Amino acid sequence: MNAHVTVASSEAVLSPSDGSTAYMTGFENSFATEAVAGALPIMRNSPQKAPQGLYAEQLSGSAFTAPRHTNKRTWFYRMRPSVKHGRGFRQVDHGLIRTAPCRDESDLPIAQMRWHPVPIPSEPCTFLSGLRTICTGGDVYMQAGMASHVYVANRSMGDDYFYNCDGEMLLVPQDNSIRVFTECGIIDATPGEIVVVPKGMKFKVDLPNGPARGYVCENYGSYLTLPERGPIGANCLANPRDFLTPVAAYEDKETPCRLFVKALGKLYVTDLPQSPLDVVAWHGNFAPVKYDLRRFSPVGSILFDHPDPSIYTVLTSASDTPGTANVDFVIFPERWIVMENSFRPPWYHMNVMSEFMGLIYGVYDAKPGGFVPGGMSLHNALVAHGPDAEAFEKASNKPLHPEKLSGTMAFMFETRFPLSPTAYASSLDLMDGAYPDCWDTIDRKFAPA
Ligand SMILES: O=C(O)Cc1cc(O)ccc1O
Ligand SMILES: [Fe+2]
Repeated sequence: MNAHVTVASSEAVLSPSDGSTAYMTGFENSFATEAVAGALPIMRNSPQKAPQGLYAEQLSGSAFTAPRHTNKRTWFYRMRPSVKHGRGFRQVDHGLIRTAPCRDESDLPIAQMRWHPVPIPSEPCTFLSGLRTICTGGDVYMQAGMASHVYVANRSMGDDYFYNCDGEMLLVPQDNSIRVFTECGIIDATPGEIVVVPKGMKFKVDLPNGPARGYVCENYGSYLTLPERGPIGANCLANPRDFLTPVAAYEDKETPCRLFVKALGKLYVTDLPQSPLDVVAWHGNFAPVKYDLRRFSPVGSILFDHPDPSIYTVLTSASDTPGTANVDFVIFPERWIVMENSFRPPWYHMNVMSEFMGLIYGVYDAKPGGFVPGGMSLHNALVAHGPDAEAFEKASNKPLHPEKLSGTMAFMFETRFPLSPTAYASSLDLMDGAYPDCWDTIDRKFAPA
């Protein structure tokens, strides 16, 4: 098996020193890249004969007639068309993967919920077989909503491949790096970076450095895009030039493989005599992307009060209601905190949106205890929450000098849809049953004379 990576044009291409992967910069750009010189046809998408005996194939990400700014499609020039890797599927057990609607698996009463990090099992598991759903919301049949998953893996997918008809997948590595080999090329990602794999795109996840864990937001709704900046202006937050899309790369592998597909919550597999990652050249704007969250330029409150966390939105998936996201991907990165005469951590609140949170590394200021890297919390629609007692006492009493929150990266998948925990997530050994106790010592202080 060989992985071929050649860069067509050196313009706007980043080549890391180990030469393993190379990327083109920009968000939602139209890219053109070939792993073999001359594989990309000039001018025509579909010449009578595509170059070098390749087959031309279009993967659409939007309706043909979608407005130009949301119209997405990519042209592949590949060794075999996808019909040669897309037949003979049989349904298989979907393990711990769940898809909305999935509302009746858990009897847990309405509550603040928190989970310990999912341990990486000792028995063999790949990104796909180790994928487990924590909660789901919305309805995949309506192309609305999302699921929060965790992956735990100790084996590369190797000869197994996957594509998801139900939504795009935002991967958030938390423990160790992953290599995501897609039809468009190879992305290496380490904790602190994210990867978005488009809906319908074939890929596999390998583990170059051993066992790995991370979070996944599966988005059934409109594609994640950069939020409007409003009065912030033309710069800051996530800047388009920091998004990286891989140059073309393919596997020349004519040995048995398996292709898994998730469609409307069911998992299917087919056996293939070759790798489906056989795209030698491609052009288009429907492509995977990676982004280093440490490149996010936070804009915050610089005199008083704690602003709404929406200012830290990295990517957003709109719903049909303006300003009410299908899902927002929000981070809490390293930043200076300078607000005067203010309670600086998040305030106590009841939020009409639902909040699934994870911690990639460091300490989250509202929860100095109990919320550990790899852990998760869920504060569903209108479930009261806020700083734990320790955070409240400290933030109410400490002298307010400018302070840097260093070495921290928490995130939130915030959605308009109430999130239903799965049966797996409701298992008691994974849940932190003591979580609500973190507010126990908060007591009445009001004592009118
Ligand atoms: O609950 C949380 O910790 C997330 C959050 C952070 C914040 O700064 C304001 C509101 C909010 O829901
Ligand atoms: Fe919250």
